Amino acid sequence: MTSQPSPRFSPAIRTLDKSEWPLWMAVFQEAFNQEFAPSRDARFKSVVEFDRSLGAFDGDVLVGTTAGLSFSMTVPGGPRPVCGVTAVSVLPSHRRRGVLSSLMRRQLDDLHERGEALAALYASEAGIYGRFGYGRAVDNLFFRIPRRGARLAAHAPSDPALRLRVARPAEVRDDLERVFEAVRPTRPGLYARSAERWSALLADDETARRGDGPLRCVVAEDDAGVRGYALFRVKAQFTDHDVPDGEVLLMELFAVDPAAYTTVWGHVLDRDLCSSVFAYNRPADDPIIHLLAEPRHLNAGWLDEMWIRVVDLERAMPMRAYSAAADVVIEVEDPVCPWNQGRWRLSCDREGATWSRTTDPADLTLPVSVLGAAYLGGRPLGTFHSAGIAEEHRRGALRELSAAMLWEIAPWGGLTF
Ligand SMILES: CC(=O)SCCNC(=O)CCNC(=O)[C@H](O)C(C)(C)COP(=O)(O)OP(=O)(O)OC[C@H]1O[C@@H](n2cnc3c(N)ncnc32)[C@H](O)[C@@H]1OP(=O)(O)O
Repeated sequence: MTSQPSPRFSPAIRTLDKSEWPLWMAVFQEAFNQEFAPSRDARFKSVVEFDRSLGAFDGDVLVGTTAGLSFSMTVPGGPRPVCGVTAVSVLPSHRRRGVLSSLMRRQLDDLHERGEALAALYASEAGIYGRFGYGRAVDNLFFRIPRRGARLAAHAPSDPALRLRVARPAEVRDDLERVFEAVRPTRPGLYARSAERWSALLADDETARRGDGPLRCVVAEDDAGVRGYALFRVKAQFTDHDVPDGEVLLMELFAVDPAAYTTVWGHVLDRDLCSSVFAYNRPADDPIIHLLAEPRHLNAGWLDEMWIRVVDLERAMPMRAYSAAADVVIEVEDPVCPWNQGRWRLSCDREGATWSRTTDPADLTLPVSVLGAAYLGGRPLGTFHSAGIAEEHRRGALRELSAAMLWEIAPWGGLTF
C-alpha cells in the first residue's frame, strides 16, 4: 500500500539562536540516523556560526536546518571568501514537502544580500543539489592498495636528508598546520582551517575512532623541519589462521615537495602487519598515480566531492584567474537566482577578466550549475555539451571558455565540512 504524499508547505524560516542548539541537534540526528555523542556534538558546535544558521519551522516546531561557514578557499588565482553550506537536515515527518527547497532559496537570497559570491558543499547524496544550481566541481578518488602492489616506481623521488618520525598528532600540530598552510594556496578547493577545525580533525576519542584504532601520525623531516605528514588509523586484524591482515586507513597526507610526499606515502604503504591501505579521499590527480611501479594496484574508485554554487556571477567571474584568453557571450539560465539570469560577456586573459551584461548574440547557453562545476578549474566543458546540458551557438566558443577556465592542478577540498 502506498501512502498519499503530504501537501507541500512553506515553513517559516529564521536564524537559530545558540539556546536552540539541542533542538537543532535533535533534528540533525534524526535526519542523519545518528546517535547523540557529547564529544561530536561539542566539536560541531565549536565550528558553527549561529548568525549564519537557518531553521525551518512548522508552527513552533523546528523541522529543518542548514548553516553557513565562512571559509577562505583557494580558487584559481588565490584564496577567496566562500560560504561552506552544511548541516542540511529535514525531519523525516516533513520530508518531500518542500522544506529543503525553502531553506536553499532563503540561504541563497541571504548570501546574495550579504554580497557573497560563492557557496560550496559536500552532498550526502549526489542527486540533491543540482536543482538548486550547484555544480559538481570536484571529483575525488579512493584507493584500496594491497601491500603486494604497493612497490614504488624506480623513478620515485627521494632525498637522503629526509627522516621519518612517528609522532603523536597533537604534539606535532604546529608542524602539520605549517605544511598544510604551505600547500593550501597551490590547490583550488583547499580551505583555511580554523583552530576548532584542526582540533576536530585531530580528535581521538571513541566517537572519532569509530572502532578503527587511535589516530596515528608520521612526519618526514630534515634538519630544517617537517616537510610532509600522514594522519591515519590502523585497523589491526588477523585472519582465522593468524596471518597479519591489518588495514591502514589514510585520512590525510600533505607534503611540500615530491621527495617528502613520496617518503610519507612509502611509510603508509609499507606498514608492518598490514596487508592493505584504504585512502578514502584523495585528489583526482594525486601524484601517487605516477609513483607506484604498478598503478593498477591502486584499485581506484571515483566519487563526487565538493559542489560549487555561483551565487553572484557578477562578483564571482572576475574574482578568479583564467588560464587562457577568451571572449565569449553566455546566456545563463538560473531560475533559482534570477539576478544571474541573462546574457553576459566574459573577456579574459591570463592578466584578468571582465564580466558584464550584453545584448550581443549568445555564443553559448549554460545553466549556472555548469559555471559552478567549472569554477575551480577541474571540469572541461565538452562533457556538458555531449550530455546535452550546454548549448553552443558559435563553433569553438565552448573550447575557448573551457581552456580559459581549466587549471593545471585538480581542485580538491580534502576535508568534509
Ligand atoms: C550539505 C549537506 O548538509 S548534505 C546533507 C543532506 N541531508 C541529509 O542527507 C539528511 C537526510 N535527508 C534529509 O534531511 C532530507 O531528506 C533532505 C534534506 C535530503 C531533503 O529534504 P526535503 O525537505 O525532503 O526536500 P524537498 O521536499 O525540498 O525536495 C526538493 C526536491 O529535491 C528532491 N530530493 C529530496 N531529497 C532527495 C534525495 N535524497 N535525492 C534526490 N532528490 C531528492 C525532491 O524529490 C524534490 O524534487 P522536485 O523539486 O523535483 O520535486
